[in-house]
Amino acid sequence: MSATILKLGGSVITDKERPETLDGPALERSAAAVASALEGGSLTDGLVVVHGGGSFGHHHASEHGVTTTEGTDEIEAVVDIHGAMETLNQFVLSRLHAQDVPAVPVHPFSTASRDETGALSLPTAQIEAMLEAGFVPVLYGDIIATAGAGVTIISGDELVTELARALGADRVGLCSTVPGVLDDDGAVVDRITSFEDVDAILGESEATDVTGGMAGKVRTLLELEAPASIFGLESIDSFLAGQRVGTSIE
Ligand SMILES: Nc1ncnc2c1ncn2[C@@H]1O[C@H](COP(=O)(O)OP(=O)(O)OP(=O)(O)O)[C@@H](O)[C@H]1O
Ligand SMILES: C=C(C)CCOP(=O)(O)O
Repeated sequence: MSATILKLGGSVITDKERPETLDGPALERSAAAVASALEGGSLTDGLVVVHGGGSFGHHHASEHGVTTTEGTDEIEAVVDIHGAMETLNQFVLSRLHAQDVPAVPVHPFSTASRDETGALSLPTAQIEAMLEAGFVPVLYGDIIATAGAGVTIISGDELVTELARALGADRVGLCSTVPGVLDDDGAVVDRITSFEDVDAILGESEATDVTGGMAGKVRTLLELEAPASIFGLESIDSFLAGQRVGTSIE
């Protein structure tokens, strides 16, 4: 199985400036692209969708001081962060269903965990079975139980990387609000092969973001064997059709 993995950035599908606000048109556009790629037959080995937190997850995580390394054992934090992400996941699923995409949820909080060193354990047998059955599994940035720290955040980007490794994914695409990684002149960088090449131009997200923004994204993707790309919503159809778009990270 060599599925394609698509991350819908939280910045794309939500209004990151306003707490718990969806960007409905952007989400519908994304769902339509997925539906037409499935119908067009360009994803014969299956598709896994992962979505980010946007103004649902990051806002609550930041309020409770929870990050990928700073944990909490307060139930209010768990309910606020996970609850908001489940709500966003429901929106994503319903927009995909409206386009006849056979999307099914996979809740990272119920399946994944970290050990004392922060190492991630993410079972994928159920995801492989879902793909075999023709479903489109939909995961999302979430909280996960972490030995000695209560719960910490797992970003959609970390899920993408782990899934790509475990499933032997063919291609990985991160759809964000920018057409790719931008250089100092605002031009899209075509290809990144080492973090040092782009360290100086990579910043954090402009909105509330507890998982490291663009720099975190590039660092995570560089660890991958599968070719990855970062692109904007205008290129989502081309990416799903197998074309090279935005910035390639190899
Ligand atoms: N050199 C750069 N090129 C492009 N974007 C950059 C750069 N430096 C910083 N950024 C910021 O990174 C943002 C993308 O990261 P962000 O984490 O917000 O994306 P996302 O994955 O869409 O959202 P989320 O993390 O909520 O899922 C851009 O909107 C931009 O503000
Ligand atoms: C903040 C939470 C809960 C999820 C973060 O996922 P990301 O938006 O992919 O970084």
